[in-house]
Amino acid sequence: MTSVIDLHDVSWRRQQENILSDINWHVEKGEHWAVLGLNGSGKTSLLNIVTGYSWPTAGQVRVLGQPFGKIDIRTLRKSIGWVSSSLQSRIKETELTEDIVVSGKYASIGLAFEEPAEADFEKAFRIMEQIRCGYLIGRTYQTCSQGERQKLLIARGLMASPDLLLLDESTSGLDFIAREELLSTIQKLTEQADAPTIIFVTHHIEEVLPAFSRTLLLREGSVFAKGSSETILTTDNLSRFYGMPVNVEWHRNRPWITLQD
Ligand SMILES: Nc1ncnc2c1ncn2[C@@H]1O[C@H](COP(=O)(O)OP(=O)(O)OP(=O)(O)O)[C@@H](O)[C@H]1O
Repeated sequence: MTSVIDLHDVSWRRQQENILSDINWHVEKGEHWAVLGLNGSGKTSLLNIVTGYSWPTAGQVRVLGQPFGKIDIRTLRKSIGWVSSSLQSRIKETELTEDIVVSGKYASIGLAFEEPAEADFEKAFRIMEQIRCGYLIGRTYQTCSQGERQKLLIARGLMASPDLLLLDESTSGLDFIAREELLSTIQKLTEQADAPTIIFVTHHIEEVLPAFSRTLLLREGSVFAKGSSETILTTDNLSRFYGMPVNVEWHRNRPWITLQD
């Protein structure tokens, strides 16, 4: 299986409005993508389609080689890790960090009736070390900073060894240092031999890490551009994308954007 996401002419309509229009998007195993767009451009709606929480009004969806409409989505979801900030509000403040991570195995948020084995905790500890939050073991969620909480959620998302990991605005609310630390953790994750395919949704151009060799630009529910990040994230393209003159400069394999004078 080399095709991870395959959207063919996908549209999603709500209340007489096209939220997503004619989306064609193909993600291959081994690629990591950044998805960029302004508020309301349809990024979360797109992830909802990929995870089967929304059903397209038109078009075909295939994820991890499985054609939607012919397979059990709940089974497929076990192979998809989804990290979004909406999870944060659902975690109990007194939950232990390692319990939050282990709960990813059950797609639950924290532990209640689940009975994880010793090996599950060993796996959770390994992932926490890999995501550079091993020092949080034994602490409660309420004692963790925003950056640490994001790392815990990513570790939780990895617990079921997903083939596809969706990171939705993972850096929101982080200061400059915590953000760079998290981005470096994500870059390192992509360098592991068994790394899942990562889809990284963001508003911020400069967060397109070297690992995100491909970018999808969404505007008003349509694909504005997609392909190699270096080809897509240029001064000309982004000035047209935002409808205002901007400058894009690449430093150390990352794009940086400023407004033109
Ligand atoms: N269930 C729904 N019913 C009607 N409109 C919806 C629904 N879900 C999303 N929308 C609308 O679709 C548009 C795209 O929303 P979406 O949340 O996908 O954008 P986004 O790019 O993720 O935005 P943000 O960056 O602000 O999170 C918005 O105008 C939103 O109001």
